[in-house]
Amino acid sequence: MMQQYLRIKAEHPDVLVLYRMGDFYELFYADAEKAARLLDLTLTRRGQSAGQPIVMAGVPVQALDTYLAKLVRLGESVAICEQVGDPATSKGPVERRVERIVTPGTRLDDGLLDDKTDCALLAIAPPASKREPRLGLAWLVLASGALRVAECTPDALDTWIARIQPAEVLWPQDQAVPDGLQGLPLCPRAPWQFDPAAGSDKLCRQLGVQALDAFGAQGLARAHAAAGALLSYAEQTQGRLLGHVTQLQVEQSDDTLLLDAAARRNLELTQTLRGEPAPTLISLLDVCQGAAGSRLLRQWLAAPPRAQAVARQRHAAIAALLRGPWQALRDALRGLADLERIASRLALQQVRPRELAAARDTLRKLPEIIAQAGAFDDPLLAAQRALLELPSAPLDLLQAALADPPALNIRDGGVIATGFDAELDELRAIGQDCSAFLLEMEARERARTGIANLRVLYNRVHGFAIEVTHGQADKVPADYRRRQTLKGSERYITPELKAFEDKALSAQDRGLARERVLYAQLIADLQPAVAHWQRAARALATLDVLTALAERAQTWNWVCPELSPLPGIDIRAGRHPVVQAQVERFVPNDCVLLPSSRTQIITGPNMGGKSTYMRQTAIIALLAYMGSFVPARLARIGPLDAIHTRIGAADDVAGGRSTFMVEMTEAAAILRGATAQSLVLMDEVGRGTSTFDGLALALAIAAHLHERCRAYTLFATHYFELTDFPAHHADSVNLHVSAAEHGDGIVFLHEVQSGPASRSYGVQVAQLAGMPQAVIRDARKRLETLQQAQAAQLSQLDLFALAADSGPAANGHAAESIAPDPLRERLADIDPDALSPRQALDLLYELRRSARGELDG
Ligand SMILES: Nc1ncnc2c1ncn2[C@@H]1O[C@H](COP(=O)(O)OP(=O)(O)OP(=O)(O)O)[C@@H](O)[C@H]1O
Repeated sequence: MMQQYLRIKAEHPDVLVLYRMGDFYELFYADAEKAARLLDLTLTRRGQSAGQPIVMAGVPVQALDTYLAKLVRLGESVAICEQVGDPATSKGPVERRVERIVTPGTRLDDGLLDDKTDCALLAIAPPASKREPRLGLAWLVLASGALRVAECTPDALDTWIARIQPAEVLWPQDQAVPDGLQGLPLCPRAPWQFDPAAGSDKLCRQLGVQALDAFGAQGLARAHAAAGALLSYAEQTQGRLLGHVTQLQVEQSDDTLLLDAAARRNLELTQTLRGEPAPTLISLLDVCQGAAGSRLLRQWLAAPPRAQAVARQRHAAIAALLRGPWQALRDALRGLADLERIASRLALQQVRPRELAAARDTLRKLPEIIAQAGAFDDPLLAAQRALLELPSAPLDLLQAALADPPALNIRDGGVIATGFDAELDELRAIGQDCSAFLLEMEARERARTGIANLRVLYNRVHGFAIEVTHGQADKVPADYRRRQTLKGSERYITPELKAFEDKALSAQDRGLARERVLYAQLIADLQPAVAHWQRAARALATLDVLTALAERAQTWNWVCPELSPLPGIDIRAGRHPVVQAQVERFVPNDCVLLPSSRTQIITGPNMGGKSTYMRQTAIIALLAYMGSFVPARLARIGPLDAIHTRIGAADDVAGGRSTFMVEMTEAAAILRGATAQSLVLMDEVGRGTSTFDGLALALAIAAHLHERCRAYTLFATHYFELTDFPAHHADSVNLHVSAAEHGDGIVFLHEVQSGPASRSYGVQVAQLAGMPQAVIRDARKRLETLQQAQAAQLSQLDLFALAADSGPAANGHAAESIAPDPLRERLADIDPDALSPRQALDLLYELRRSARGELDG
């Protein structure tokens, strides 16, 4: 047996091997030690192999799912080795085989998967050469069969990873791991697995096509390389072909609104900054009735299409729903099975009886959903309705074949319905005759023996027996043979009862075997339904998401946004949906970003609402592009290619980067990527370093975004000096969040108004935060001194003269020296002896005007 084990283990050196032995899965040697540590199992030593005691640990068969879930959550992969031979007929150890390998990215069991998020397996093929630095990506959600490929530059890898959020990443083992993959569950694979030609062949075979043109995937050699490695690995883990993977989607980075990792984090789309699941945008949006709807909603939010037509169709569908009886449709969608995952498990022959029963019940409800969806006149809704029209054969088969409800597990029987198979019915009838026989025999034996309390009974472990209390034991006839002695009674068997037992037990065994055959046949017969169920599942999820968005729109009074071909963002009375749900009274604000007012410098006190205003603008744009209604009175949004954010400060100590380094890295990435169609949120850039460095950087960054990227930029800052920006840069404006002083304190009004803030209120906010009075008093005094000193300093340092010089640099010409200062030149030209007192006074006025930047006259 150990030889058999070692042979199997040699084939799976990198995963934990669970080796089936009777009612346990055993682990040996290093696997046992690791599992004992991770799962808190007891290690035992038994026998010897090669002169050494065998270290082992085991988990009971019934508890497999719980232990698997734990291991996979810890990032481990597990090979499950089953007994496939018949112990009764085997010579030597029973034949065993690894039936499947459970890995973080190829989980399929219900208990191992989160029902509301997709679990993706990603393979990455590194660039083939330095001259052509393109990476190939291929990823698969095994539980839905969705297969996608893309190619990208190494720079863009982080953004793709943030979007795909893979549960496991395949990477060639001979290549250095890029920064972006650190911290992900990596599975190193042999380099030859990433062969482009073999990958392309494999894809063609998987999709049943001669060439990949049909999917627009021709010529993507790096993606083919990744797909080859991905499919081989997924097949290997399942121990079979992936019959449900029949479609391929090629993704381009410019297909969707780009949301980098920082933007996803900062906008708190699916996780708060503290890493909690609520309150977030998704926790507010997700009122879907089913898990498949929740997953689709997350997909829509993760990758809003840049093409406005897609979102417009969804807007139209939500509008149509809201004009009709959408609640009835929503009610009809409640309590449906997760048809998408059931279809995948059906294709991979891992479907359980209860899942098929759930699918059957859901299929039965489709006519009602089709009828409800028919109440709306809308192309997108009509398309979903059409996808729900399924051939009736699979449902008929399920209704005939499956018991209602079926037993949990096929090995216990009770899964196939009575009347479906004559042979099974006959075998079962013998079992059912049992109780009648037992009663009849009991009466007969009581009469024969005169023992009034004699019982004939059946017990799963010990089989059939005649039970007689000790007091009556002397009355039992000679043909009774003792089988078992209990505390108060004796149990006997007779030749007649033994003969019956043999017949009944063999009928039971044969019945169970027959059920297994019938169930396997049922799964085979249902295979043609996989594709239909996948389509219907998608349609149900789409209806679920659309009705959930309709519900949100109605509950929160959202409006249909207008996606426009004209540039700009015009939001009236916009709200931040998540903050609004938290506060008593939310103050709506407008936001107008046009090419002629594309940079907003936003000032105002801490806690005044700057971040909220900026985030709500991004969230409204994002909601509009994913196809939802938006929290505003009116919203018109032009073409957008990306949302970038640089908000807040987070240390990345683990990654070896300081707060300021993180800030500058993110800002640099934004400056490289932002275009005239990007929305950029910059919150307090530069605050992580000394005042002058920070101010200078903030200014230079704002100028670059404005002049060079020409992006729509919301730039919140506590540097008042930046409020001079609009005076030196056309098409930019000052805004401030309002606050009112109230005695020594401050009241936040949260209104965004034009013009710069008049002053900052840091000390007042600190007071609100409960800072000791003595510190507040001290801070006030120090503030005064600092302000006086700074005024003196700044009068010598004309920042905007420098900023203005960066203008030509921004247009591509490096400004190498500081340009001549007109004021200095004018001063140098003056001949004081030639001036009359009156001329000197006029000149002084003129110089002051010039210093203030006012126009002459
Ligand atoms: N428009 C609004 N209506 C009502 N409450 C608001 C509004 N905007 C913000 N708030 C409240 O004020 C709090 C602080 O807002 P926010 O974080 O946007 O301030 P901030 O100006 O960015 O502050 P800081 O400069 O300290 O980062 C929010 O958590 C919210 O409770």
